[in-house]
Amino acid sequence: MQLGVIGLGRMGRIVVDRVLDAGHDVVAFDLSEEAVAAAADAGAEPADSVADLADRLGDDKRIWLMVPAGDAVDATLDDLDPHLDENDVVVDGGNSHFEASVRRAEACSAAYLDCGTSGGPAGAELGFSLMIGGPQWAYDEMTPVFDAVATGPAGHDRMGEAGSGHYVKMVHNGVEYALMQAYGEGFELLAEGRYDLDLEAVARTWNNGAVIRSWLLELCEEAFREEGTDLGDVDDHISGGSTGTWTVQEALEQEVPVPLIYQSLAERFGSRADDRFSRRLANRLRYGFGRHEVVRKDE
Ligand SMILES: NC(=O)C1=CN([C@@H]2O[C@H](COP(=O)(O)OP(=O)(O)OC[C@H]3O[C@@H](n4cnc5c(N)ncnc54)[C@H](O)[C@@H]3O)[C@@H](O)[C@H]2O)C=CC1
Ligand SMILES: O=C(CO)[C@H](O)[C@H](O)COP(=O)(O)O
Repeated sequence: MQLGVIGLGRMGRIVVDRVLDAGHDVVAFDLSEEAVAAAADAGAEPADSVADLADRLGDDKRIWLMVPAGDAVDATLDDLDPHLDENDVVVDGGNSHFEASVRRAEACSAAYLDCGTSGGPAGAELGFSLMIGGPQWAYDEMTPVFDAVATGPAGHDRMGEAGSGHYVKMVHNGVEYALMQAYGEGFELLAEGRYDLDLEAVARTWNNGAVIRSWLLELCEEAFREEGTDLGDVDDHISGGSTGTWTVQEALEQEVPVPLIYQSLAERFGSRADDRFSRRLANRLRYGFGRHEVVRKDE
């Protein structure tokens, strides 16, 4: 099969390499000329624009988008659409909002597959987990590519109609937030608690047979090994948050309680301000109702 890949960053480049390794052909485009040149060095055919990529693919185009979610997806589809027809297939492997994917699937001249991708840069060796929404025929047609990009045939499946792939990935990320929060709280108690513990040793022990072993816990072990058991100079600031926000918004709309996911999202937002107005007000209110001493900034 011949696959066009647009977006050759951390994730798109893995798609290129795994598809080439599986014996398929790749035509590659990115706004970054360096990224295109690097993909060409790896064996892909370079394209210098979206239109050039489409021309090089000929009939029955198979295209994988791995650009940042949002405007970049719409801009790429605007450029692609004049070159597409109903026999073509476009996969969006990024973290797009599921409603945007439904809208794009309706507008796109090709069959459109929304593909939630999990595994991060480690997927280069292991392969990804792929959650795919859209027409069955297009999923079947793309199966050789999904087999190559995923861990194998068991690493991908069609979740359902348009939007369902990105919907499942959105919830996956909400679960990811809550798991990270739970590991964080447990290790914080161990770090602050009554024993002088080597947290790398704790994580390693847990990773060998414990009920709570997981890849995220292996990454905890790696973090303690590389940064030190006190995490060295790693700041208490957590970036990101869009997929977790979408998960909570959807849960509110569906009236499904997700307190752990919400709490972990709130912790992220809280981590970005070290001078919280709510805490300052609570500090002052304790004086109001109980004449408890106000802690002042210069104390
Ligand atoms: N990094 C990760 O662990 C994961 C990322 N994702 C999602 O995958 C998508 C890509 O993420 P990364 O590869 O990490 O991002 P990245 O920032 O490493 O790469 C994005 C690439 O897209 C290119 N690009 C941007 N706009 C473009 C356009 N209009 N046309 C062509 N190329 C364009 C950039 O030059 C860059 O090379 C995002 O939606 C992200 O949320 C999903 C799962 C895991
Ligand atoms: O999808 C992912 C992992 O599964 C990406 O790493 C994503 O960026 C994580 O979300 P956030 O940026 O909100 O932490």
